[in-house]
Amino acid sequence: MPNLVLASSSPRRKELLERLSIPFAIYSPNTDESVDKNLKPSEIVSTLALRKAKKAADHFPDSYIIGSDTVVFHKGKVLGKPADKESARQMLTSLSGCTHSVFTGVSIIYGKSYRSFYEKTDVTFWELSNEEIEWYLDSGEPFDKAGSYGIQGRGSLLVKSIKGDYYSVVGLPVGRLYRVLKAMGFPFSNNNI
Ligand SMILES: Cc1cn([C@H]2C[C@H](O)[C@@H](COP(=O)(O)OP(=O)(O)OP(=O)(O)O)O2)c(=O)[nH]c1=O
Repeated sequence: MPNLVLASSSPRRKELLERLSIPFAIYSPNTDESVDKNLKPSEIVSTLALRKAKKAADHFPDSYIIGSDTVVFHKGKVLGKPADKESARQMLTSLSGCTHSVFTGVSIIYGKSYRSFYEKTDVTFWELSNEEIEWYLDSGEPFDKAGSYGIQGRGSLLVKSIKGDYYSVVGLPVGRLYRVLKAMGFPFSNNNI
């Protein structure tokens, strides 16, 4: 049995977890991501992170399991992954020239114990022209990402400033995750930090 399991099909989360320098298994949770519309963004990401981790926990009863979820929150609306090009266009247009918040929730399950936390990062976009939005849509990058952009890719050209954890925007706040795993008793060796 692997000691650590990432309950995610996101290539970004896999890449970020690799920074802990420990082996881990991947389990794609494929969970239903519908939630009560009255929940706050912090509650949404916490609920979905736990749902993803729980799904994997049935298969890996003796492992530390990590589930995570990311949404963008802007002008009272929760923006997930865009359904199509038009919805991506609308999201990018509304984010242009404004500051929004990215929420990432993380849940860790180990046996009967679990911990959850979330990070909020404020991201300010440059004013975007229609040409810039169309160029970005044509890059194909928006389509599997909350809020229709990826700060780690060409989306970096849209971003003026951020306040908070950059890695949380990409999908996994690894620094805090490492500390929570340690507090839960995860056996890091001397070869890790
Ligand atoms: C805002 C932003 C989001 N994202 C990504 C992180 C997440 O992968 C995705 C939000 O969707 P999620 O539903 O959180 O995750 P996912 O479907 O990609 O993977 P899984 O549920 O299997 O864990 O958006 C970026 O990569 N860069 C960004 O700048």
